[in-house]
Amino acid sequence: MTHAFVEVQQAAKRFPGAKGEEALTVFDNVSFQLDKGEFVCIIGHSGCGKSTIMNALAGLDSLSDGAMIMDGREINGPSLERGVVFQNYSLLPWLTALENVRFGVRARWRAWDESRVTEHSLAYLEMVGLADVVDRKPAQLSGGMRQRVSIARAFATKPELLLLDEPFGALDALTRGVIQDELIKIWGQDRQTVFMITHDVDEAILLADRILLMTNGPQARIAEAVEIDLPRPRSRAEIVKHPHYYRIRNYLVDFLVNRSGELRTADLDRRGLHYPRVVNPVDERDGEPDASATTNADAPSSRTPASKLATITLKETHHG
Ligand SMILES: Nc1ncnc2c1ncn2[C@@H]1O[C@H](COP(=O)(O)OP(=O)(O)OP(=O)(O)O)[C@@H](O)[C@H]1O
Repeated sequence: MTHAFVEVQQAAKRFPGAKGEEALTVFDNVSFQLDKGEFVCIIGHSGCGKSTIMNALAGLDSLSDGAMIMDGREINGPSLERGVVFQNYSLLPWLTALENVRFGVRARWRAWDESRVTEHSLAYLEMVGLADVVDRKPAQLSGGMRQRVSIARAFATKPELLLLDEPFGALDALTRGVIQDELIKIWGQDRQTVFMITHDVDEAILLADRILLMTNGPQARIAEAVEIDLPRPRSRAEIVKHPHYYRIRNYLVDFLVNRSGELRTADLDRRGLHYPRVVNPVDERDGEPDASATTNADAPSSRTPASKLATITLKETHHG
């Protein structure tokens, strides 16, 4: 059996309760996969545990149960193979934009001489439109520029997995749009595997191959994996004209508004894992899932194009 690039298996996170209070199970039985080169977004209401999942993938936090495996090895600490971009930029304030990127690149390729490190770093700063300000320190850059430096630094080190935690959350809509375009360009070139948290459904549709929908916490689960098969390359201006765009968008909004409080998903698969139900909103009728859709098509190495799912019987369970 072949395995996905990243496998999250029955992950759970519990925090001990404060004095006299019960422990908090943020999420449990969360299983999903990321294929190599895939761009996956995760959406869910505040507090359902998205950042906790991401921190565990980054190796910055541990799980209470379950496992996260990347390329056959269990994740149990930070690694240069996993790059993280947070909402708050996390640049080193005493270094210039170029030095911030160089810092990561030098750590990644220790054998490279200084000029190669600089050349490589500059290329990525150029890709995010910062060629003219590479000698400025973070305090001399706007919020949007700082976030671009963070993105350039993360992509420049070419990690196997990029983890983006609401990277555009603090930016105004215009800047956000410009950086989204830059992200598409840079990802189109390198095709790294990306896992991104966002609250913005339009952003998720623009960027993702799949969108994971998380139910509300506590005891949150990933209920559905929504396939976004809009053609690439995508642009913000063109994508909204695609006939499927609003089908997908309405489906996502409906989940967030009406369905995220319940778990409408599948039984455990034959290995006892709870994988999200694979959905292609374009195949759904009148907002209701196509009853012929699959339950566990997200299970290891068995993700099946929605068009081929018609023969697999859906066995749904409803959780309160
Ligand atoms: N160290 C901690 N101790 C106790 N509870 C915690 C701790 N860290 C996070 N939590 C709780 O875990 C839950 C999930 O937090 P998390 O930040 O992962 O959610 P999120 O989905 O990323 O939210 P948001 O969208 O608002 O960023 C929240 O209820 C939060 O209060």
